[in-house]
Parts: sequence; structure tokens; C-alpha cells
Amino acid sequence: MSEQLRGPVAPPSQEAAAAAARERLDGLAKPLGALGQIEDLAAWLCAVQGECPPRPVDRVRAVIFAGDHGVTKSGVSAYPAEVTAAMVRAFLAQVAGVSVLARQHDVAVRVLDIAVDDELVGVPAEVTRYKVRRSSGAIHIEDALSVDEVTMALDYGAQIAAEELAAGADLLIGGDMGIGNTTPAACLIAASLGLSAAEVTGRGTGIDDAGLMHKRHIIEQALSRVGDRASDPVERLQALGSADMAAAVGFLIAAARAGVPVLLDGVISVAEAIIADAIAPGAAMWFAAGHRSPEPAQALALEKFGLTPILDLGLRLGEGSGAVAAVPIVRSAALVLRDMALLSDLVPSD
Ligand SMILES: Cc1cc2ncn([C@H]3O[C@H](COP(=O)(O)O)[C@@H](O)[C@H]3O)c2cc1C
Ligand SMILES: O=C(O)c1cccnc1
Repeated sequence: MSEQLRGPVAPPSQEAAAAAARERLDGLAKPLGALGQIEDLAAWLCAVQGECPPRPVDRVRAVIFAGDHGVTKSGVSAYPAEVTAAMVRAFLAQVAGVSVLARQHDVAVRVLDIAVDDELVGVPAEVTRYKVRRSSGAIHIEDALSVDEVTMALDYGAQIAAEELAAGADLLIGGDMGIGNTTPAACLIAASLGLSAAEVTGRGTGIDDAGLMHKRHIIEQALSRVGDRASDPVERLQALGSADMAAAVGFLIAAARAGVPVLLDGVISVAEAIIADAIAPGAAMWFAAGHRSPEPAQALALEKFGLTPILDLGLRLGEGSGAVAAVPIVRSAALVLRDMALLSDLVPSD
């Protein structure tokens, strides 16, 4: 893989901005701490921007990484793989869940075909393709990707981030579309954090109890198939991930290296963030958590990062929707620090 992706990411060296943020927050016209988590977000924005007060978070861009997953054929999802390509059409027509939220919150959305199985159902010609392959490997019986494919996907992701940054972005979001993708996401989180299949398996699109047992078994099979090879993060991604997830990892690392903050979404996004931070230690300093997903692996991974999600609405849609729904709160965090009066200006002390 391109060498600029691997290796540590310099932490925000903007401690002065973070300290200034804390001081200003404490001085605003409110009781100490009264803006709760919005205060933490405001301090994070100052740290990642290196400025206090922070610049407004006007330009928010989301990229949806679409791809199919061979493991879906083994019955790990409540929906068939054909839905992936159908949803790509919905993103293009701007009628998907994330499209509606993005329109409301003025977020630009781009959908990219990384590994959609377009033999199953054709995807429209107008979709942007960064095609690595048609569907990733069935991870319980084979690697998701070859060595060349994981490199290609990571590099595509970095290129996609560069395109988004060139368009102008104060905040980036990575979204996912791919029936079956909560299975590789759970595998990546389990392998990264040393968790068991039982701890990470969730219901995804809504499988029943029997489906959950089966999915847990498939995840167990994938984890034991890969064994110690999972200790290297790129190999973890190659063996247990997918092309679309690898591209999203490249995207996250490139955003962090460029010093642009990212709002994470659900279990897929957080699994990608764990791998990104393992490949490029320190990348997570640029990440905030948009929401808490009911997928158990997501909450466990957020805990490991020490990230408190902004929203906790039981959203389990993916597509970047939970992050997009949290955008107004991030914007508020910047604005209160910029525009609120200081208490000392209102109540002069003698
Ligand atoms: C209509 C529809 C739209 C979606 N949009 C996102 N997902 C989400 O659900 C899938 C993951 O869950 P699982 O692992 O259980 O398949 C992914 O496609 C994810 O993006 C959707 C799922 C469906 C059915
Ligand atoms: O956590 C998520 O983002 C999620 C959960 C279920 C299905 N798709 C996505």
C-alpha cells in the first residue's frame, strides 16, 4: 500500500487551542459545564482546527462506500444482496434515508461503487466507480481480498478523500451500503479488540434469534479461519473486511493526515476507524462519534476509543445516516463558542 497511509499520524499539536477553548467555555454566559457534551465537542473542534473559537462547520461532505459481501450468501442478513445495488440507485436519486437527512442538514453526498455485485442487479452508468472487484470474498471460508486488492482499495480511499478535500470540507463522513456488512464489521472489531463472536454479533437489519445464532457461528468461523494473521491491521482488513471497508479506511487515514475532522457513523464506520487507527496510530484524534448503534460491537469499539456518541436514538440504518443526523449538534458546538457572550461582559465585577 502507498507508504503515506501507514505509520503514525501526528496528534493535534494544538493544545493551546484546546486549552483556550476550555477557558472560553468556562467564561461563557452560562453555569459552568451547562452545555454538557456540546462543550466537549467545541473543545475537540478547536483542537482539530488549531483555532479558538473554531471556524463554523459549514461544508460537510459524506461519501457512501458501496459493496457486496460474499458472506451474505450464507444467510447473515435479513435482506438479499440485490438490495445493495437498488440502494445505490436510491442514493443517486437522492431518496435514501441518508439523502433526506443530508438535504435537511445541507450535507453533500456522493455514492461510490467499490465492490457492488453488478452482475446480480445492474448499477446505473452514472455511478462513480472505484471498482476493486465484484463483491468481496466470503470471509468465513476465504479472504475478503487479495494483497493487491486491499492495497488498491486503501489507495482509492485516500484518493477519494483528496477529492472531497479539494471540493472544500470542514467535516467528512464515511457512510456504508452493502447487505451483510455488519458481519465483517463485527469480525474486524472482534479481531482488533480481542473480543469473542458472542460479544460482537448483532442483529444488523433485524435477523431473528435463530439468525443471530447462525451469524455468531459464521463470525466464529471467520475469526478462527484467520487466527493469528489478524494481528496485522492491513492483513485483518484483507482477510476479514471488504473492498468497500478498505477504501473507507484509506479515506479515514487520509482525512486524519490532512487534519480534517471526521464524524463516525455506526458499526461499519467504527470498525473502519479502529483499523485506520491501528494502521496509522493517532488517526482517531480526528474522529468524533455521531451516534450509538444498537450493534454491540459498535458500543464496545467506541468505549475503546473513549468516544461518547452525540446521538443515541436507536438508529441502525448505516449509510452515514447517524453521523449526518448529528451534524447540527457539531455546528452548534462551533457557533456557541464563537457567538455566545462572556458572563463577565454581562455581569461586570468591580
Ligand atoms: C433497504 C435497506 C437499506 C439500507 N441502508 C443501509 N442498510 C444497512 O444494512 C446493511 C447491513 O445490515 P446486515 O449486515 O444485516 O445486512 C447494510 O447494507 C447497511 O448499509 C440497509 C439495509 C436495507 C435492507
Ligand atoms: O450500526 C450500523 O450502522 C448498522 C446497523 C444495522 C444495519 N446497518 C448498519
